[in-house]
Amino acid sequence: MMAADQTVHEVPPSLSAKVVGSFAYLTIRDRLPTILTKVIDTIHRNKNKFFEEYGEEGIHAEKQAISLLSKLRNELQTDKPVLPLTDDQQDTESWNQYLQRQQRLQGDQESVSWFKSPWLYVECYMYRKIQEALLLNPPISDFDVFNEGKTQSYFESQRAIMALCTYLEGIKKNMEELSKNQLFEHFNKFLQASLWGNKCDLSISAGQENSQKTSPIESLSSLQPFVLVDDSNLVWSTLISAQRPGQTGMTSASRVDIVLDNAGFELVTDLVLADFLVSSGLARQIHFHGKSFPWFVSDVTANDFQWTIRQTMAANHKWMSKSGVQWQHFVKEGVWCYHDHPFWTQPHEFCDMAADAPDLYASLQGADLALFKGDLNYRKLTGDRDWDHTVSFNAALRGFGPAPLCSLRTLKANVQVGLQPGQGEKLTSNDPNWMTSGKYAIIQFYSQKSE
Ligand SMILES: O=P(O)(O)OC[C@@]1(O)O[C@H](CO)[C@@H](O)[C@@H]1O
Ligand SMILES: [Mn+2]
Repeated sequence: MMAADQTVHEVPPSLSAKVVGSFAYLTIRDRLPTILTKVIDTIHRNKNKFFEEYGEEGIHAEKQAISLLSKLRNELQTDKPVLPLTDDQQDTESWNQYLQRQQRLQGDQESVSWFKSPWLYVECYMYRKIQEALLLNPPISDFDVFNEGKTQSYFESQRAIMALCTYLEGIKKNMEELSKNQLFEHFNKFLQASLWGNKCDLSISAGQENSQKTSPIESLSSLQPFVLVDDSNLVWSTLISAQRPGQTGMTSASRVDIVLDNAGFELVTDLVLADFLVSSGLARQIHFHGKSFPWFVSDVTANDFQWTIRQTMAANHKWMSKSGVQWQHFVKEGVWCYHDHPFWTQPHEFCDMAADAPDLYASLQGADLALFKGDLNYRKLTGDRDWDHTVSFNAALRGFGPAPLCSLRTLKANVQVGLQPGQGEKLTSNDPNWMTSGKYAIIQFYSQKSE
């Protein structure tokens, strides 16, 4: 266990495209316009569908949405000022207040714009503007522009999903006979399968399919050397210590919250991990946190969550369908609960959550362990700031800690803390793109209780 870092660190600047040639710069210059163009193409390709379903109104909506998104793409590419939202939604005011906050931070001499403002803010803003373009054009407001990519990732990963459900079934069949050590071994495998499931993210690939082709369990040992921080033993001891003898003599297990990332294969790895945690008695309840609208190309919405369970139930594979039926049962019984608080689709750094979303912070405080999946969550946990690699995770969290938490993340952005002295430099000399290639990963834990 790393001693908590008590030094007060100067908070470094936010990553931004101001640094020409940086990953933020290349993302905003190249990848975001590509994603916007694919969104425009997707809407255009569904024009007939909109006509069949909504007649002339559907055609008008398609045209209007495309013109709003083309205008957005032009503003992005020519570094125009970021504009307030006008769609009068539950979160519109919060987004516009955040814009004013950013304007105050930058001062009047510089407008809030794509290449001058924090990468985290403008990237999140783009996805909320895509949502605005649809919300301003009913009847296509609930069209999921990313649905095709998310379902394709699921269908292209069938062999890996079959292998994972078969492995899960094999463990569950003998669960009673497993020793504590064997339980720990299997826990590690499911935790790492969920970790590496994060490689299948469609935003980094700007929508290019990148499904899981190989067996997720067999490849784990070959991936171990690429795990730069491995706190899985701390995650395990947090789960074990949360087990308290209940009134009925049964140990009352923990509540584990999983802040989800991508749909498709990654979501299946999260559901399999959650099934193992409940079936092994390590957890009594799992709370899943998804997004309230389509986000970062492949992130999970309520529709994706329900669709994935239904698809797995209906699979023509014994152990997949058995798993899907069990998952449906967990949801029906309230053992698994799904939430989608608006905060997860806002631009805030997580150190702002207690102030800006106190209800969400309070609900996370009910967890014995909170798992944060993926790269964007890690960027928000650390504020997407240009920290030195040896700054502790605790310091970068800047007081965020509703519960013992663990980031399960493949590196796809150039922010990484909690490394050993010299570890970052060695990685840079061996593999210059180590922070953004998705080849490396972390299992990084922090608990205020261990202070
Ligand atoms: O959160 P995820 O799905 O693991 O990754 C999100 C992501 O693809 O989007 C951003 C780049 O556009 C980066 O944070 C990261 O590469
Ligand atoms: Mn994602």
